[in-house]
Amino acid sequence: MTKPIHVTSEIGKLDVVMLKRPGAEVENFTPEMMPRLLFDDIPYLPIAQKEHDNFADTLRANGAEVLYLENLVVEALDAGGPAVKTAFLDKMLTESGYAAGIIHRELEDYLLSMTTTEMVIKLMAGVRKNELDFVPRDLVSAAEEQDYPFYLDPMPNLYFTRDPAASLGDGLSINHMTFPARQRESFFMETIINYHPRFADQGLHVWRDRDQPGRIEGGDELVLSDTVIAIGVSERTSAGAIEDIARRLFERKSGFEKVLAIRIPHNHAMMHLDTVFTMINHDQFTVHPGILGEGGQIDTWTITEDQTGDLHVNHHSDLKQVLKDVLGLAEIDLIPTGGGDPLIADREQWNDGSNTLAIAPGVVVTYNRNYVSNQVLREHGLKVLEVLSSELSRGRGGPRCMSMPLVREDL
Ligand SMILES: NC(=[NH2+])NCCC[C@H](N)C(=O)O
Repeated sequence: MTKPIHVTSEIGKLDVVMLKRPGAEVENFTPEMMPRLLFDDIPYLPIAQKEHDNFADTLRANGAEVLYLENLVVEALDAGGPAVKTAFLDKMLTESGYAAGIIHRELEDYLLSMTTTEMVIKLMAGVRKNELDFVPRDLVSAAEEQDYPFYLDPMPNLYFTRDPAASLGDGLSINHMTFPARQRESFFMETIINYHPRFADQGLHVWRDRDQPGRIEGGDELVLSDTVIAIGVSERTSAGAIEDIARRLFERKSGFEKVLAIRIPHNHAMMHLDTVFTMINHDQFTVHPGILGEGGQIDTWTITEDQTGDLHVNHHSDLKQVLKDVLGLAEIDLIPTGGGDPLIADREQWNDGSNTLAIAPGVVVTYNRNYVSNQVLREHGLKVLEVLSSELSRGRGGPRCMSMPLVREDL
């Protein structure tokens, strides 16, 4: 029986995927808050939703079952019962800065007066101060945040379901995320795994949970094969966390025997490995030429376990060669974003031209706006399914970022 989470590749036919339809959270903020919320603009919600529905329809039309994060959280809380719901809210408020006190109590009363669906949608969208009719007289409100409009910040990045957790084999990592704007997001996934009837008590492994100190995000975690995982050393994922998860995967006999760490530039445009590099077929990859030095050089390290159980780390710098070695292939095709033209590559990478979602070997979903890269992919023999992208791209994430595969067919 296939487990409810089962992912042994980046490219096996996509059977079940989790998405989050953008809601009020993607426009419930001011331009001033954008950098902190990791957005570059404020999307126009009705169009963002239309585009997202187009994305979901494309996945369904190609045989994937689409589950929505917001529904799964509600179903998990309802299955858990009132005590679970209260404990969930308590922890969410604590992680939002209200461990105790009058605001904690006021928010708790306000949110518990709602149905579970309303509460979950509200937590995601954010709670403004003017929603509650009481005057906060605590020190933080009086001394530091008198002009700040929110008690609970919105979570606009939730539609990038790729990042808070990553499916790896018959389990997942539930991630300790880098920036405060996203840290609460992975608590939703933890709740689903613990209480949703589809996932709880199904023998799924949490290889690494969100309470671990090192930072890691799913955009950096790529399942290259049933034995090899690639992880970006990036703005969002620390080398220490990579060693930690490698150790856990090896010790717990996950099936993964090798981790390939790939160091990429640490900046907002390339926040995760999957913004510059994705696997799209047995032997084909997209790569942003901007991350490669002369002759395709980039720092990579293979991590394996030696006989004594210690980690063994080996440095390499030829990406093509190291991929051939870890996958046992004679040749591979690295397809440059924007066809290699540096200006087009930078422009299309900015709008996630390298962030390609494979839904079967050689079949990819991409943003329609990256027409040069899409054409190049077609010339390399891929089947390219384009989706609408004017508003969704404002959050700096593409089809891979917006999807968390839960089940893929084995190759
Ligand atoms: N897997 C990805 N590349 N996700 C993109 C996430 C974008 C989001 N605005 C962030 O900065 O976190």
